Amino acid sequence: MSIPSSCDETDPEALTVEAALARVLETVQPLEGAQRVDLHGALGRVLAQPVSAPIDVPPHANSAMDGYALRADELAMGTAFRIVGEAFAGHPYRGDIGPGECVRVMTGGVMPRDADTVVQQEHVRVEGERIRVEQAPAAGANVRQAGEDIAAGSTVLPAGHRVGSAELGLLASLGLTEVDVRRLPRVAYFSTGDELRSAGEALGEGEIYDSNRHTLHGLLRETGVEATDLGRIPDDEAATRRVMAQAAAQADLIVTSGGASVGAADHVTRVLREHGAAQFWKIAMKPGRPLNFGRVDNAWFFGLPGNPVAVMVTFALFVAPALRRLRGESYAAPLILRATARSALRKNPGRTDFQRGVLTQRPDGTLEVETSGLQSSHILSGMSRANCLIRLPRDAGPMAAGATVDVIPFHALFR
Ligand SMILES: Nc1nc2c(c(=O)[nH]1)N[C@H]1C(S)=C(S)[C@@H](COP(=O)(O)OP(=O)(O)OC[C@H]3O[C@@H](n4cnc5c(N)ncnc54)[C@H](O)[C@@H]3O)O[C@H]1N2
Ligand code: MOO
Repeated sequence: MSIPSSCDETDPEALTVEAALARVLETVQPLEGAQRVDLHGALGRVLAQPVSAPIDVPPHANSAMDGYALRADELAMGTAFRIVGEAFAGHPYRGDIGPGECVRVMTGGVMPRDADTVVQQEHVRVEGERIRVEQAPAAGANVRQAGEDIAAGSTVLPAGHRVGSAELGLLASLGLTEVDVRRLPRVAYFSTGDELRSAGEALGEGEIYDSNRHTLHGLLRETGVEATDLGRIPDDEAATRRVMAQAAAQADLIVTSGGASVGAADHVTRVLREHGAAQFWKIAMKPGRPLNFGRVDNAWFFGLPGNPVAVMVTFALFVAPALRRLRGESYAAPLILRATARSALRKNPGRTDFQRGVLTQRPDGTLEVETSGLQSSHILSGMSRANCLIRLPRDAGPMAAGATVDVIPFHALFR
């Protein structure tokens, strides 16, 4: 049954997305514990301490061009210089440079001590042992100063910074072989539902394959945590209680899918109530209205709704920021772009919509977006066609073609 576009879904008890995220971020605190890892082991990890530079980078003034090093105060159009030596990268010239003299220098070669400027070789004429400058550069040109990239003693990377490829190179350029990083969060996850079977098994009547556990595997892997798959459990209170206790004993954070709402078979909600520390939230968003959040013993808990798209959206909006907080990373709101809707967008007031979109760039550089097809929260194929979420404001109704809308590229969300 389709909902008429005039339908208002406003629920005065529902939390806004912003309020729910704020609650998550103010409750979840970074995990204690750091470890020293070698450089490559630091990839994807979060620095536990600021890194300060033990040396200047570059460590010495050097040439940015293949050419001739000389003194700028001697430079004028047509001036001739005698070549008195060579400085190759890794092989400095150790002599002096007298008046009217220059040194042949290669890119990366150390600047001879008396020189302050490099004339690139295309701008001179070589006449045997001498050069004649045909095009004079500005004083100091083509020289990379010592410490110009990083000054010795300065803070290069703050604590809480996540190490990527640029950081690996940066740390190596300082000669560092090890860094202190935060402990990885341990995450345990499981699916719930009597209807679930695993890929490879035959489907009985009314059964479906468990896709959420595999989506969660991918999401957790991409987020960079230590993840343990506890399988799928039936809609059974005793089984839910047993696996929940097992998860709490081994994880810093538990993620479940399904059984999040108020149905007769929603045992997750019931087991959580016994533990007392998790709350059931209705969030004014679509997809992903029901969410359980809180503690199970010493672990954080996110009970995501069962619908596959709701799993991905609530993971991106709430679980991923919580994991970043746990691993000590500073929170940065995802990049939000503005794009023109190619066609009209269905929307009812009352919930913030996160529709699945395909974002493209027109030849003039402006952005346009259209939905990736059906928008129900079980349409996982649409998630795979999409490259962004289209965020439509809670109180908005239908959007006309040509409207400007917020879009959040996936690469800003799933990381
Ligand atoms: N009376 C109401 N009914 C529902 C409401 C509501 O507010 N009142 N909310 C709807 C919304 S929104 C969602 S989302 C779902 C959430 O319900 P649950 O979290 O209890 O999820 P389930 O009922 O267990 O499953 C929902 C749906 O997803 C399928 N599913 C579950 N697990 C998996 C899995 N691992 N892999 C693939 N698919 C899975 C399941 O078969 C159901 O079709 O409730 C609405 N109802
Ligand atoms: O909002 Mo539910 O979360 O329809 O998928």
